[in-house]
Amino acid sequence: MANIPVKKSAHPFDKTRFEALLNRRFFYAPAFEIYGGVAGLYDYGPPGSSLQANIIAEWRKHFIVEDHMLEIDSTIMTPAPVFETSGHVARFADWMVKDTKTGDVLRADHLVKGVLEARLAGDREVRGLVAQLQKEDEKKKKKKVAKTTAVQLPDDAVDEYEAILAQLDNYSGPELGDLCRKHDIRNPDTDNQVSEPQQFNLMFTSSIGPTGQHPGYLRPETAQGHFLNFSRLLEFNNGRVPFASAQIGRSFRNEISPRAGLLRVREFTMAEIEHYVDPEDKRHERFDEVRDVVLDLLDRDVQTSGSTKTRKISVGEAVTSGVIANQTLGYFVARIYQFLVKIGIDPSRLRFRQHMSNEMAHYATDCWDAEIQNSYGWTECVGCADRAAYDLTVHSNKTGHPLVVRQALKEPIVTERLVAEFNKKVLGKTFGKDAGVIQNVFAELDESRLLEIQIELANGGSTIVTTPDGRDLTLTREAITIERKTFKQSIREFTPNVIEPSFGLGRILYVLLEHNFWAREQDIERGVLSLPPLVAPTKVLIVPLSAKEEFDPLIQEVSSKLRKAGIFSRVDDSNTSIGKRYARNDELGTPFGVTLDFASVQNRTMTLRERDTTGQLIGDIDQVISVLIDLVNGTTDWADACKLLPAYDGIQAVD
Ligand SMILES: Nc1ncnc2c1ncn2[C@@H]1O[C@H](COP(=O)(O)OP(=O)(O)OP(=O)(O)O)[C@@H](O)[C@H]1O
Repeated sequence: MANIPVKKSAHPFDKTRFEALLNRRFFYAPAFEIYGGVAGLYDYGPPGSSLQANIIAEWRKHFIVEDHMLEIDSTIMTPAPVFETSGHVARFADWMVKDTKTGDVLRADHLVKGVLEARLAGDREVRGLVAQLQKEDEKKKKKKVAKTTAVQLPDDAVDEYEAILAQLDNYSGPELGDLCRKHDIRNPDTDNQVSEPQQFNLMFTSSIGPTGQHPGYLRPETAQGHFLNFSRLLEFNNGRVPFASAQIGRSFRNEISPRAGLLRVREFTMAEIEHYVDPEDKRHERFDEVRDVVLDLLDRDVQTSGSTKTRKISVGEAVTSGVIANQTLGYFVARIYQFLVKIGIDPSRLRFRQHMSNEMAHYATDCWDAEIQNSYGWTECVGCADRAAYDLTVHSNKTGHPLVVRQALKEPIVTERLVAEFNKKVLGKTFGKDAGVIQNVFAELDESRLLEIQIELANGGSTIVTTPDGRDLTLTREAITIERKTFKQSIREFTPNVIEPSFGLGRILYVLLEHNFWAREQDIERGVLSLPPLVAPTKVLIVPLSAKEEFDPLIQEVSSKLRKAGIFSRVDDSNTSIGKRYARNDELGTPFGVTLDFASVQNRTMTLRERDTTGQLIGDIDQVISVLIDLVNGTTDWADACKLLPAYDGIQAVD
């Protein structure tokens, strides 16, 4: 029956056909292709651009609108001192190795991963073959096994490789070098040995202005633009935290050897949130709304034990048990999950992996990556880190500009403490230039030392202080007195902590396409992209069955009504069969099609087709449009639509 939803994938994922589809329909393609292209640079074509725009539109709604975030658009070109202060100049680097004969450059951790995974895959192949040949005699078995080029590994090597892969991100450069030597890891393209790992900074350098005096960098993330504008943003938010800033924009990283299509590129669009929170109160006021969201978590301890087994746990439980460090971090992890699933990521192939201690930036307190499984393995698509107060503190220290929150206290804090009071006249006359030195020494003294000095002055009339350069100076009661004073503090000043969800849109777009690609049993050559209406580049295809002029007013009417409802449609009045027109649009992920035939002209009826089931319904044009609007907006689904409109099993009369 046409209207019953079909199981999506009748075939295993076919990467060759998938890539051919993306290329043929120009979702994206290598940039500068006619000049030979440059690795890691891609241009998006019409469907890719629309898909990205729709993902961004939903991202804005889901994060910015929903949580009243402050959106900014800061510059890409950044003067060098900013990245010197942030630590990027010293540390934004990956480890690379060189092929000792050809000089080819490879990223060290990717090399180890690729080689060990290939060896494990080979091992599985041989073991599988041996199991299959169980019943055959030994001679035949040996012969068949000898035919494969794959190698079976000793059991302990399998365990060791798996343990290495489970914590690959935890290794330092020298440790990766040790692994290459110990396991004879070579360049797989040439079988040559590789050099010791060296650090390579991923930022593209530039210079600002004609003289070259102002070195700059293309930003590798959008975050610094948020931090440098913090005091303005805080003022915009009436001086209160928590609040978040958000930014969508381009970032640039000179990746060592980008080989995984859109997953590792040198120029990409990021969407980043910096949520500023009181370090003493990281609760989130909307946490209860996400408390019951269940996630697949892969925590630090599990990885360190050499396993990659996730566990299902609610965000509420994860935060209460301390697996996720605080409510705000938990809130964002859950919101990231909801966003990814809403746009069409398969939740069974989505996990959150906690950073291991060496992997995490030294200042971060906790960090979780949303990793999505695809044909390249598990790929980080969103990072979510608690960056503590690091960024605001370093920029504030460097520039002298306070990047702090000043909060009026409800109850002023009253404290008493001993303070040194100087008679400046006597001090100046007696000690000259050392007067300032003495005052600085006293400013550093703690309460117990001040008490000792108070007693000394009361008993003997004098005390001795030692200057930083080791001289002992005698001060009398005429120059100094120590008194207990009361202080009232009505303002609390603090540097907020920052929770940062950071999205790479190209990676999300690519895995989304993979997760939604399949082929129909009867037409394996052509693919279908089951993109949710929310993000599909075109929502409705209008298919007139005849090129006759009498169809024109109806086409105009339907497209104008859809346009007015904010629904993006396209007319396909090409000369091919209706089946081909639908198939072409299945490849583009267009979820619905409406067909105008002669009955439409006579009786104002229109058929409605759903992409995944190929089911068709029929109804009055306005009724179909009304159902369509609900379908596209997600307020109804196809099963409900089937209750509202009768099924159409007829064959349309083609002119
Ligand atoms: N070279 C790249 N190409 C495409 N997207 C990227 C690239 N580097 C980072 N991203 C995206 O930006 C997000 C945030 O960047 P982040 O600095 O956390 O990545 P990363 O840890 O450096 O990634 P990786 O370890 O894969 O290099 C990532 O989750 C990813 O989606």
